[in-house]
Amino acid sequence: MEVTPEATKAFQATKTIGIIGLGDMGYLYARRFSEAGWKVVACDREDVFEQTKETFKNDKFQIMKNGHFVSRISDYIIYSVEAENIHKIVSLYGPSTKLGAIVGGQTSCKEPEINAFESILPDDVDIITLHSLHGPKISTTGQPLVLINHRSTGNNFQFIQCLVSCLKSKVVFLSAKEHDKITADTQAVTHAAFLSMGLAWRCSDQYPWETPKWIGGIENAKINISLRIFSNKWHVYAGLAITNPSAHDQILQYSKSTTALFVLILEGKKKELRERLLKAKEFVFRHISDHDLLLDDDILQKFSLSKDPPGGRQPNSHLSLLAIVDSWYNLDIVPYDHIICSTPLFRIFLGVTEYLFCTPGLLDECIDVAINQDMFRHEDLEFSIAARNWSSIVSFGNFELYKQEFERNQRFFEHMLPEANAIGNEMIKVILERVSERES
Ligand SMILES: NC(=O)C1=CN([C@@H]2O[C@H](COP(=O)(O)OP(=O)(O)OC[C@H]3O[C@@H](n4cnc5c(N)ncnc54)[C@H](OP(=O)(O)O)[C@@H]3O)[C@@H](O)[C@H]2O)C=CC1
Ligand SMILES: O=C(O)C(=O)Cc1ccc(O)cc1
Repeated sequence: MEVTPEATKAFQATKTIGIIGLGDMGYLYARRFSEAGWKVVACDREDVFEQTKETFKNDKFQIMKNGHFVSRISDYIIYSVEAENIHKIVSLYGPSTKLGAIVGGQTSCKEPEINAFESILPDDVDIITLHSLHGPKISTTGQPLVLINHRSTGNNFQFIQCLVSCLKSKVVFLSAKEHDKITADTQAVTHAAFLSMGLAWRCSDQYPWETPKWIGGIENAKINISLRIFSNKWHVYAGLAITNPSAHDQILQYSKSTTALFVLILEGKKKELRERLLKAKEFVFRHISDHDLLLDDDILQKFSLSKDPPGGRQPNSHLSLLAIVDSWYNLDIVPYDHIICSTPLFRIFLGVTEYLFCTPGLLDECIDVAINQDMFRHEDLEFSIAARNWSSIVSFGNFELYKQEFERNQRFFEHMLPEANAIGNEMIKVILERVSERES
């Protein structure tokens, strides 16, 4: 049951791939599979059928009117739709699934997706689902792709492995449960941190690239990633966090750690703060020496949105980075254990945090700034409130409030999003090159 060019060719001769939802990720898959020689049929919402045909008229896949037409002729059907609507959309088209076909989905949390498949589809339908752990604008090569062989028969799992081989991703085999736990530990809490930075900047009415406080490589990484998230669609982040119960606990802990550390800062309890952080550092970074740090401030210095020439690193209390290490410690998570199953943003967040904690003298400088200077108190207060705010929205499962808050922030940063994305892409490219160098 190997993945060979011969096996792939044999499957290509008989199998049709169906994609429901031609948004960013659905289109990525439809394009790549059809370019690799697979027969692909796809649809978006029926009410935009004519427009969809026009948009993709130069692509090699065929546009169908709706998910029924896709489902009835496809041997593998991928639902690439908003997580919030997965049950509704599977209910709609599931009964048209071809006898003996396989279904899967691209949603970022697998429990609700698999529940929908199991409760709606007949037993003759296999369930093999997947999740590309990166956004649509990143090269699929070498990025993790999770495959979940939930229930399958015959050579169906070999078929799906042959199909995805054209993406050249690093395939990681997990159960749905393992997937949801790991992505809560990695993605959900990473997003919570960058979303909180964005919200805190908006609430203190500042554009960080205009303020001399946020200068240097670490600050560039924070700003570029935060804006990158706000340039994406709200439902991607809302779905990922709200539909995953483990993510609620992680995001709540992040908020608790943020508040607890900020209170120690306000109370001037330097010794207590330092001891708490060193304990967490020992737990998270015990295997890291300062020789093999993933990132350093100098490398990230040039990726600035500021009009001024790049400047050296400025001291900062880095509450957002202190809090993530404190959270990992409290949740008993060693983030390096998840690296084979991590997204680019998570690796950057980990790289920047590792730099702060493992560069000699830097953590002490940061503690010193936090306790002895009040220049970041206002921002740190806003950051604590923002982290609590996202945590509450996620725990209440309130998609509408999430959307409102996210889009309000999106509007605040709107004028800078294209430039931030361009610079962010360059920055991510450099960082990912360093990651693969280190791995090899
Ligand atoms: N973007 C990312 O970085 C990643 C996203 N994911 C996940 O993948 C899934 C897709 O995400 P993404 O492509 O970014 O989101 P998009 O919003 O770009 O794509 C979803 C598409 O599905 C369409 N759709 C909605 N209802 C139907 C329907 N009944 N029939 C056919 N099409 C329908 C939507 O139309 P309309 O917009 O009109 O509702 C939209 O075009 C999500 O679950 C997301 O969480 C996973 C990995 C990365
Ligand atoms: O890298 C990230 O965390 C992203 O923001 C892109 C992303 C979003 C949702 C996913 O399910 C997977 C990747």
